[in-house]
Amino acid sequence: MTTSLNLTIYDFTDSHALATALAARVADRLRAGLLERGFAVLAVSGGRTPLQFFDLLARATLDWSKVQVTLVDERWVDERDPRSNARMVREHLLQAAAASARFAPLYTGAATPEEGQAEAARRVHALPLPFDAVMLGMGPDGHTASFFPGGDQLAAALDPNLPTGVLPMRAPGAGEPRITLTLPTLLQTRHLFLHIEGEDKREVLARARLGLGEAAHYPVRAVLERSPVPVDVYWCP
Ligand SMILES: O=C1O[C@H](COP(=O)(O)O)[C@@H](O)[C@H](O)[C@H]1O
Repeated sequence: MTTSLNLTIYDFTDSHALATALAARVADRLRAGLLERGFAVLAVSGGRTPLQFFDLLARATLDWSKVQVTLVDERWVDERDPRSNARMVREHLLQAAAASARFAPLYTGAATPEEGQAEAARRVHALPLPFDAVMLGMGPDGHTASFFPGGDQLAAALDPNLPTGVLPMRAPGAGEPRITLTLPTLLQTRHLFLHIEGEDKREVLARARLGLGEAAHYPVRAVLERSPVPVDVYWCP
């Protein structure tokens, strides 16, 4: 375990050990929320990394009918598309015990994220924040959620002075158009986790922490700098 200012890194030997520990930790956070408020709210990332974590968390014993789940970001594609983050959540997290959780997807079926933005924002604003836990991932380019380097709305998405909500995002490295919770929105959380796997991502994170060269502008660094709660990083090779 490595600790610095607002960041603790938990190292695991493999992805199964990581997913097991992370699922237990997040289930505990949800149980604590249920005990305290009678409900719990969880925001998760997409991509491929969380798959095993989702499969294990879905089996956790807790009152999932009182848990609301949303995504930190979404690729603007239909849920039948294999790249849909919502599809991954439905197929891997909203299963087993977690099948009774309520899900607020960000994709609305509108033609563009700009057209879907108001409805996606309405869904997010209907959640009883703060989140009990926000789960972030990170790409090898230092993006997290859909805060992409060179993103057309990156500055606005990271702006602490703008109202909370969601923003469309288009970027050279993003593939399809995106929609993302803004940074002030996802920082309304009691616990913040960053789940990364692979030596390359550890190196990216290390450079972002030090703020060396172009890594000073990696979007993930903005999260590390501004998070009001410690960031718990779960990593394995
Ligand atoms: O496109 C995305 O990528 C990131 C990282 O995905 P990973 O599979 O490399 O961990 C993910 O966190 C984000 O939610 C997703 O939209």
